[in-house]
Amino acid sequence: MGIIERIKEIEAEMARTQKNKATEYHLGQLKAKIAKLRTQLLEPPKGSSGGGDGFEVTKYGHGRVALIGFPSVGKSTLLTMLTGTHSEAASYEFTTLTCIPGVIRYNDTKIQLLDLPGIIEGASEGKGRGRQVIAVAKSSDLVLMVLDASKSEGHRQILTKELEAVGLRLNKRPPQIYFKKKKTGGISFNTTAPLTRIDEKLCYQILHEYKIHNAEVLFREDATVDDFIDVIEGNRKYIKCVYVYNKIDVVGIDDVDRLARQPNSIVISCNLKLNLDRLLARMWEEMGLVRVYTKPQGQQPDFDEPFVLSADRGGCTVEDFCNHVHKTLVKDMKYALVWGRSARHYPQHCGLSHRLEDEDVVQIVKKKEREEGGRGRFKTHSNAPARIADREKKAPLKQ
Ligand SMILES: Nc1nc2c(ncn2[C@@H]2O[C@H](COP(=O)(O)OP(=O)(O)OP(=O)(O)O)[C@@H](O)[C@H]2O)c(=O)[nH]1
Ligand SMILES: [K+]
Ligand SMILES: [Mg+2]
Repeated sequence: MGIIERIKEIEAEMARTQKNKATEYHLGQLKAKIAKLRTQLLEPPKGSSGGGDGFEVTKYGHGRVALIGFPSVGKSTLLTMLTGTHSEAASYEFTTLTCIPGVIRYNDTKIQLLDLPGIIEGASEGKGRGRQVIAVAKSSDLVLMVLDASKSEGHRQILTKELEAVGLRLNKRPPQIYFKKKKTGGISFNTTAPLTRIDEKLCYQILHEYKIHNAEVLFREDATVDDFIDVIEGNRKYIKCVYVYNKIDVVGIDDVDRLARQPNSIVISCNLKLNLDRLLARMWEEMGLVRVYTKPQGQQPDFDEPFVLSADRGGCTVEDFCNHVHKTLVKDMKYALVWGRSARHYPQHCGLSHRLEDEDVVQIVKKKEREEGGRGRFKTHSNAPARIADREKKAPLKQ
């Protein structure tokens, strides 16, 4: 029996099983079994170099956004409108067959937008180009799930399920569970919050399913069985997602209003160029990019080209900024002068751990000795042994 059939069989068993206190442990175990099988499914087939087929696009710019959606919802039309890069659009399904990159220039930053083939139910199991498309989604900083406003609202759930099946978690933060495998010592289980959705016994059973007999587990929140499995699997990717309802030109105003009120959603029409600026603003906001302008001593800040940091990826402290500018800067810095949102007063003297905010201006003040010519000083220093030897001759240091 193949992996997919085994998953289907367990899913059927779960559907047959009534949910109650008595079956809770059994259901938890089945969930762990499915998670393990799905992980197996994600391993690249033996002998394949992985990828290929025009899906490997080099990362470019300050962030990557993937367009994910059913066929013919308008992904390619949207890419063409937002980036100016042409991507073939047509009324038939699966017009796009590979990954087509474009670049959005917004707020002095460059964001890579990726058009992708449409995906369908079963994508996570390899239907169509599902697996490749989802791999690209995983490599992104933000997913724009494009939906056809005139089609079934169930599409959103179907796609979310497909993405979840391969370990993507949309608009969620990682569970607050500490988990560490050990070599010996058995399982140590602790909680700092009351647990209502999982208990110690169920945790042990799930760990048993994974053949883990030595580990440290600490629940810091009222997490679920699924959360715990996610933490054990460890390969989950937490990504933000904006649901983009396109083609609102063909639905009534009541529907538009309802869709616009869904969480994390925005309604647009490519045909009427409706709300596209709002979409860009929303995308920018979700990316959480932090532009930092440098100010050389005694000069105006350089407002032409910001250094672009990200709170989610790589961090946005003064130290992160220094590492962005030059690899030795952290070592040379005495303190930073900061103007802008993150500063309490202008300029604020800050250390390496200070968190910068979008559009801050930073001047790095270096350590005095380096400023006065590190090299010269170093040369003198290297002569020291000879000088000491000289002095020793004239008047011995130790009598
Ligand atoms: N009415 C309406 N039609 C649109 C809109 N945007 C795109 N379309 C049409 O929808 C059809 C599909 O557009 P595509 O851009 O090819 O869709 P896609 O999602 O890239 O499709 P695949 O690559 O096949 O997955 C085309 O006929 C577009 O002209 C819109 O805002 N309103
Ligand atoms: K199409
Ligand atoms: Mg397309």
